[in-house]
Amino acid sequence: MTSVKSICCIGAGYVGGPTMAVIAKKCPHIKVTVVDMNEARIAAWNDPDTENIPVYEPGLSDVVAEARGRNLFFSTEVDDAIRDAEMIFISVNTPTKTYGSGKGMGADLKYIELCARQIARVSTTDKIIVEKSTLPVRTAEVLRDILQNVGNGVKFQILSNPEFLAEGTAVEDLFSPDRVLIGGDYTDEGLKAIESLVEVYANWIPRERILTTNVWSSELSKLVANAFLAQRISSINAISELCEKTEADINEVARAIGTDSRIGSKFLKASVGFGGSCFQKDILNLVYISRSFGLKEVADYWEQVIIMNDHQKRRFALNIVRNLYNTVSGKKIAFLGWAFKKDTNDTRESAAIYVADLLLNEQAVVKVYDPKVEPKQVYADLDYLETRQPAANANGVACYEDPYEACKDTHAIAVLTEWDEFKTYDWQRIYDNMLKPAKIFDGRNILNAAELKAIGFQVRSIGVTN
Ligand SMILES: NC(=O)c1ccc[n+]([C@@H]2O[C@H](COP(=O)([O-])OP(=O)(O)OC[C@H]3O[C@@H](n4cnc5c(N)ncnc54)[C@H](O)[C@@H]3O)[C@@H](O)[C@H]2O)c1
Ligand SMILES: O=c1ccn([C@@H]2O[C@H](COP(=O)(O)OP(=O)(O)O[C@H]3O[C@H](CO)[C@@H](O)[C@H](O)[C@H]3O)[C@@H](O)[C@H]2O)c(=O)[nH]1
Repeated sequence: MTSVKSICCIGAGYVGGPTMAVIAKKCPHIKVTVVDMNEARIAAWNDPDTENIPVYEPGLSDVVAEARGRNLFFSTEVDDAIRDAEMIFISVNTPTKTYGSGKGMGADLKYIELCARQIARVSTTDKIIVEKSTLPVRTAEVLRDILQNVGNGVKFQILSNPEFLAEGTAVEDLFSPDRVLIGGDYTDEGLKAIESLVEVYANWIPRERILTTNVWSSELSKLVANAFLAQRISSINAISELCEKTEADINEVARAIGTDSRIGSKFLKASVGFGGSCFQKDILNLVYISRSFGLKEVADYWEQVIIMNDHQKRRFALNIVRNLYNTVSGKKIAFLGWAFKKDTNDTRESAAIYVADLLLNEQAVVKVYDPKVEPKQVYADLDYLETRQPAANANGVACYEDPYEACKDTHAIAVLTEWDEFKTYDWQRIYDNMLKPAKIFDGRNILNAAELKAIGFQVRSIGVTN
């Protein structure tokens, strides 16, 4: 078997970009071409100043600077890149369907299908196709059906290689993953394809951390991993509400249970609710698949994780309204953070969007500061909900480059993202410039409540009785 020398990745997004940049860095002998139909995105990946690449991830611009132009290329010439590659990763978006059957639940596979048809149409040599996108279990069957029936007689092997990186730590996660998962057919050809991909990763990842399975286990494991992670957050958030009634402290409870090695301490941070492009979408997908097989109890069990998360976001927003004497009409509320977690500029499904939406319904004025999110993204996120006219969102929300300006003259501050810099602010200065009583709703439990109270703030944390 010959080693792979040229890789193409379709989709230059949050996964395709960083993943391929790291493969290119770690495998200088492999030519890696990342293609996308979005010209602006490709232009940004090719920006001479790597600080301007379209995905903000700590350490990523250095990786791109090292490999780009050497063996890493970004291009809109999708056909050429497909034709030249021996191995093609499909890393396009697989959002929740917004129309037709499965609306609001199932995965929309139209971008995946388009990729398969394009690959089948232009390929003139045998290729290994790697599912990098998160897909419903048995999608490889769909790909195979299209590739075998539309193609020019060339042979395709299909692998599933889901990505487990988390945003904000993408580079770290790609350099040193807990595991890499590769699923393929247990035929001679399938096993050869699996080994080709194992060989790519083995350039920097110990072989014992590269797991191989059948293709269906691999596809399903990705959905299950996200469901388990999100389930922990919904579980701790459910208990946070009980803590608020009982004088138990959720931080103490999390520490107490997390020291049990069978439970473990990670992903037990109570919050305003999880966001991000993956958890909700992938659980809905799992629920939809289970339901489509008639597994009602299984579907209902996992759906509860989403129901609890929606409740947590709403509960946080309503708590602000209640504490501001049941009316926030015309009141200014500062949002510290808009991204769905720290160290990323990604806002997809961020809790901030839903909290803002509810407060805008109550006619509050929302003043947003986020160190990495552009104002136009904030408005786009709210407009996407179609709750009100864009002009009303523009009227109700103001974005600031300076956190002190965002907090000035407000009735309350809500912490929506756990950016480290929020902990380092001059909180006395912020207090002095606010309306009194000055209130803080810490949706991430990152601020020192005792210090803030000593300054004079009224502080509401998640899962703590006030
Ligand atoms: N974001 C994450 O942290 C993360 C982590 C693990 C897995 N995933 C999964 O990876 C996949 C990609 O996620 P993402 O966050 O990178 O999405 P994204 O929206 O950031 O990027 C997808 C890109 O694919 C491009 N694209 C779509 N169809 C195309 C086509 N036919 N030809 C060329 N380009 C095309 C789009 O223009 C877009 O730039 C999804 O299935 C997601 O569930 C995401
Ligand atoms: O204890 C916790 C941990 C996380 N969160 C929130 O949960 C969301 C998701 O966080 P995280 O999982 O760290 O980021 P993602 O980038 O969404 O990564 C998840 O989704 C990816 C896409 O599928 C997977 O690849 C990753 O393994 C999986 O962690 C964010 O809003 C976090 O603030 C909490 O509220 N409490």
